[in-house]
Amino acid sequence: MLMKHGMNSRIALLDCAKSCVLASSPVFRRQQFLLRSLGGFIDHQPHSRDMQVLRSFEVDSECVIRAITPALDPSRHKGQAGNIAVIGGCREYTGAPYFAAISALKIGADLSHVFCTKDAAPVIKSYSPELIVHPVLEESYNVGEEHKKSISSKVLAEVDKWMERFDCLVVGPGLGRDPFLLDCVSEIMRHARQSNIPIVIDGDGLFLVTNNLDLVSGYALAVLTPNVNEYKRLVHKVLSSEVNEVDAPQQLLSLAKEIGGVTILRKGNSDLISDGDTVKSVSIYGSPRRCGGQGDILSGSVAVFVSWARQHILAANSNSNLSCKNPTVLGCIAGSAILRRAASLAFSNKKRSSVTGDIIECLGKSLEDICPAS
Ligand SMILES: NC(=O)C1=CN([C@@H]2O[C@H](COP(=O)(O)OP(=O)(O)OC[C@H]3O[C@@H](n4cnc5c(N)ncnc54)[C@H](OP(=O)(O)O)[C@@H]3O)[C@@H](O)[C@H]2O)[C@@H](O)CC1
Ligand SMILES: Nc1ncnc2c1ncn2[C@@H]1O[C@H](COP(=O)(O)OP(=O)(O)OP(=O)(O)O)[C@@H](O)[C@H]1O
Ligand SMILES: [Mg+2]
Repeated sequence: MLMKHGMNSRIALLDCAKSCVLASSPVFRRQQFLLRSLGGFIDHQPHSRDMQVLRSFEVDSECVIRAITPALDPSRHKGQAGNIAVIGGCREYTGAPYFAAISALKIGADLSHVFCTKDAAPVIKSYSPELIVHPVLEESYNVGEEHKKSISSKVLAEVDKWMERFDCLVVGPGLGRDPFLLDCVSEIMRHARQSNIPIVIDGDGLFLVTNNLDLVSGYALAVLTPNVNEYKRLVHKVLSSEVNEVDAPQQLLSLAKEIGGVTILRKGNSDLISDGDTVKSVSIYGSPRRCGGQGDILSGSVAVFVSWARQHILAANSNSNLSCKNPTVLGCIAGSAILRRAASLAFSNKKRSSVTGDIIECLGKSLEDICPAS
């Protein structure tokens, strides 16, 4: 299946493949033809042996979702089903934090906050009145050198006021890469960690963490959700090697272990999940559309399911019937499966025109089919 690449790089890949075909032997030409007719670029296509290996890690995601999703109990009050905060949204990107935050609500969280830059806030607010939007982050262009320290403390104080109420942070969707802003976000992450709040790290949050591994190293409540590029950067940095498709589960396991037992959800044709102890795979059918924003839905969904999984494991007091007891792994399994089911539903309705908003609209049905509300 196609990865999300720019059109130019796709054309370049095709040109390269064409010239190989012209220059190659008849046997090679026939192999190229067969691979093409199976539909995909060869360098990213998992081989059937690899697919078989992945299948052996496949998990019963429906069973996990049923176990951790809380009942709709009238005695519960607002906030108990989840209070999520997304740290992201800057001048360039307003869609990504919105997708993550609204997905958290559509899965079933009670409250969803966004902490973003002042420029991004009115835009994100205008997308939805459901979100609580805090225009607190600052980028370098807006801050004189002499004010950096005081502004940084102010940003941190604004987020700290709310911190203890959050069940999970999502750091990175549409965050951008401004150095001053990323320094402030590093401090926010350190405080979240001191308060034992789970952190899902995606997008530019992964850019930050890959260059500052101490932010997450050894923190069992950290979840990294890299796409193909972000994974490559992590593997280069941490394992000093190339991505290994032949033994992908083993490499993911080593990577998670090397970062001290964080949970990593490696996104792709199959989503692979590891906490350094175990590897799970979610391969249920999703969508052949690779429109931008699906990873953002995933990060918001995983945040809610991690919160629910923590509540479940705590309440079950080690009597959970699930073999895996790590809430971050359980949250990744559930988030991945619900997103993929929603993407599949959206695609069956809208085909080529299905976009991220259509998938978000299907999150409710995707969960309802497994856990009916009544
Ligand atoms: N509707 C929206 O608002 C959406 C917004 N989105 C948001 O976009 C952000 C990037 O996420 P993505 O998925 O495009 O990153 P990815 O595939 O690693 O990079 C592709 C190439 O671009 C480059 N590059 C990236 N960021 C860069 C930067 N700030 N400055 C300079 N270069 C940058 C990168 O270069 P490299 O890292 O290799 O140097 C690579 O070659 C992230 O915040 C995400 O949440 C998405 O969620 C989609 C929907
Ligand atoms: N090749 C693929 N085939 C099928 N599903 C895929 C494929 N690649 C990704 N997915 C699905 O899409 C979800 C999002 O992954 P993707 O790689 O698009 O993230 P991303 O690049 O971070 O997205 P975003 O555009 O939000 O930043 C994954 O959880 C996975 O289920
Ligand atoms: Mg992404």
